[in-house]
Amino acid sequence: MTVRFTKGHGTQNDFVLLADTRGEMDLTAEQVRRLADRRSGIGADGVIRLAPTAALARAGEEVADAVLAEDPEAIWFMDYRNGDGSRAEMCGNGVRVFTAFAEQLGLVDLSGGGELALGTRGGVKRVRREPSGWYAVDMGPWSLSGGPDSAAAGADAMVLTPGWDAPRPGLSIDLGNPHTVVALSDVAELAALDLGRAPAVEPVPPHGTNVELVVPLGEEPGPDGGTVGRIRMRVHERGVGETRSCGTGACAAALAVRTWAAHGVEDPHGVPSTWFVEVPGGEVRVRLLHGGHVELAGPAELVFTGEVELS
Ligand SMILES: N[C@@H](CCC[C@H](N)C(=O)O)C(=O)O
Repeated sequence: MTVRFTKGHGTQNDFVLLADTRGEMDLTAEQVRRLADRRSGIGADGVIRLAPTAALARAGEEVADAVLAEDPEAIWFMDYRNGDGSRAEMCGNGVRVFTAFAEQLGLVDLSGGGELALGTRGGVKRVRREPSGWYAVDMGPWSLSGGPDSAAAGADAMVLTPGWDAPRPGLSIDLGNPHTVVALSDVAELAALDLGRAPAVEPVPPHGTNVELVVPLGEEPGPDGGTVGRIRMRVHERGVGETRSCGTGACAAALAVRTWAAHGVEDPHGVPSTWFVEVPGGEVRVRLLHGGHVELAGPAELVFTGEVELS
């Protein structure tokens, strides 16, 4: 079977996008691996199928029923797969690229300042387009996987990357998908890291984890007069390997650095709520919203389209 695809990326976290507007495509893990293969396929970190939420519900994806119960307007679903064929709950860069794809297909129009409610395995996400062209996504609520005590301790896991003599402390953050964030003290060490293999995390997370290595770069005046924070990050993604950006990872990085900064200071309100996260593929913005939600903003690019054999 030949299918049309679009190749897109968000800060160089790249995806093969498939428009399955009737919800008829039965995408197997093997097909995903072939599409994502950088030598024998199109090449991408992940594959995103755009399908009607109702079709996924009919196919027995329980989360699709939950999405429609949460918001009946979430008629389109982002069926995200990692390059190794596994399903993940969420992909922050993917949500932005999915939205640009849905706009290109004429399924949604955000030009008048509207919002898209889209279904994901991590629940309904709302997306708007900013005047700059960046997409801003309400990623919903986040939590410390180790519970509130891990904020005081600053860590709930130990992480060892190739080349380190000893494991270092990490903080686990849940954004629908799992993350473990480790702080490094200088950018030269971050640049030299070997992320060719997955860092080892103890205790071993039951469903695996994405690992973010971060260097807090300090604070600076923000565009609206306040203070914003800046972080540099590299990431090793579950089901993919090292990628040039990870949206949920950028949120986890900002939330971990903010948690560390707020602990033990007299006035935690002075700690920035907005963070710019530099990744190898560009820069994204993370903002704390009211109600315990977090917002991710950044670019989304659609690069080319074509046809591929999907046997
Ligand atoms: N790159 C994504 C995250 C994709 C899923 C991740 N690899 C996982 O398995 O949780 C992002 O931009 O958030």
